[in-house]
Amino acid sequence: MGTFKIEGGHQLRGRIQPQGAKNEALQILCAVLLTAEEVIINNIPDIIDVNKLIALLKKLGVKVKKLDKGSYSFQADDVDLKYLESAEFKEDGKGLRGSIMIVGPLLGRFGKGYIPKPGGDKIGRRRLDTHFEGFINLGAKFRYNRDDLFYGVEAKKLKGTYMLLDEASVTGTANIVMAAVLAEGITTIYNAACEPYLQQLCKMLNRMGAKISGVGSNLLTIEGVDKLGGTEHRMLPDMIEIGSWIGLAAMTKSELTITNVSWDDLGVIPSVFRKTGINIERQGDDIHIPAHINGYEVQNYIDGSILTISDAPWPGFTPDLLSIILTVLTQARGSAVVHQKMFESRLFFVDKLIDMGAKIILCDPHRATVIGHDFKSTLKATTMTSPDIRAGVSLLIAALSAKGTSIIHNIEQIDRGYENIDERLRAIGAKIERLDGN
Ligand SMILES: CC(=O)N[C@H]1[C@@H](OP(=O)(O)OP(=O)(O)OC[C@H]2O[C@@H](n3ccc(=O)[nH]c3=O)[C@H](O)[C@@H]2O)O[C@H](CO)[C@@H](O)[C@@H]1O
Ligand SMILES: C=C(OP(=O)(O)O)C(=O)O
Repeated sequence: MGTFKIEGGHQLRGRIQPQGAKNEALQILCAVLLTAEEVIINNIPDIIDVNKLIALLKKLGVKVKKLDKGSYSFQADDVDLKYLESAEFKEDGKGLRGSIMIVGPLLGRFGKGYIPKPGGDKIGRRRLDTHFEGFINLGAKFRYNRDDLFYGVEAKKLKGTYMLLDEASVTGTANIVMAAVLAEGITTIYNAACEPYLQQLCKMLNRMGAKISGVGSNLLTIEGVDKLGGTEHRMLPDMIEIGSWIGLAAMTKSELTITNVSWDDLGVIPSVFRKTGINIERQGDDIHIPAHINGYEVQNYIDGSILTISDAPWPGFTPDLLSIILTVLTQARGSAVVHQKMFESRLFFVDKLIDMGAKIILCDPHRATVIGHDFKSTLKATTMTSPDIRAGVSLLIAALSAKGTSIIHNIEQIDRGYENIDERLRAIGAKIERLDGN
């Protein structure tokens, strides 16, 4: 288990460039399985989850060449489907959530796709029904082995159809889209997820020769084609990292510039952070956060009632930033309710913030009321363990704002989604150390 030692209470200053988007990368990497031609991908973050997926693709026979930092060439012209039946695959496939998205492209191109129950954050139930119902709609036969939690779909040729998803699942929509691009006829997906990750995937697939319309909406129409060709793709900056750095700037009263953020792809993220009182300035394609020397004040609704910040499928506010928002609110002037609607175990980390002195009432597993300190009382340093990726970064931000030295264990949870976080934070003045042996 890796550990960070953090000396908090220092102001940071400078410029920070967000990495390529983790959740986009996981979709885009799976899409290389859809063609025998070369696909070049740029701005790939160097993080545990992405590296695990690249290793899995290699074992599937995909030729992978590193061209430069963050740039790779992939060629899936000799895919080894036998690997899918190996004991090794049952282990590798479990290692991350994103591995689920190899199923759609394999099913579409080779007529079969298998996956062990994938990993990812333990943040409550994470069902896969939407994925498999989608494949079944396209004509696939489904089987599930309850003993070893192994899923499989097979079909000689998928057939396009109309489907209404039971929920706008992000990875589910990506999976179904990647299967449908090579199906016979037209597939219409209603209640599709439409996060920028998916928009990027659809744009890439169209460049490869797919015919997808409705990109960016919740109604996708896909006209199947016989085959796809090669392309080049660049990942957007990671919007969850951008939100994390906004929270970091506010909590440490630091002046930070987050560079090249692709503003137009951030949706409601800047305005939701503004509701907590944070001053976010647009400078070209950068976000500038001035030092909040006098703190920040939560906005109420027009009628004076208390602010609630909740998640929703895009274009709503992403659930992946609610832990950061909640942490930011612990030092705001005023109170707010955080309502995590999607995941039922993602707010339990507030116990650690409470240990640090934050005023939070966990009303139920989905809702927390936060009463901000307005920096009249700083958080106290402590020792903690990172339960999941976003809670981990939230605790890291809390530790950087707290007086004294904090220890965070299980930092693999952070490393799976944030590239070289300690070095990048040190570059803007943070006192953070990765303890020896990790
Ligand atoms: C690898 C990856 O891309 N992971 C992201 C992806 O996970 P993932 O694709 O696994 O998440 P889903 O979109 O399938 O759904 C996440 C959870 O939200 C619930 N749900 C979903 C849709 C809906 O309309 N209502 C609803 O309640 C689901 O039941 C599930 O429990 O999307 C999640 C939701 O943005 C993010 O937290 C994850 O970081
Ligand atoms: C929940 C997340 O990741 P994963 O789906 O990979 O567990 C996340 O990125 O916040």
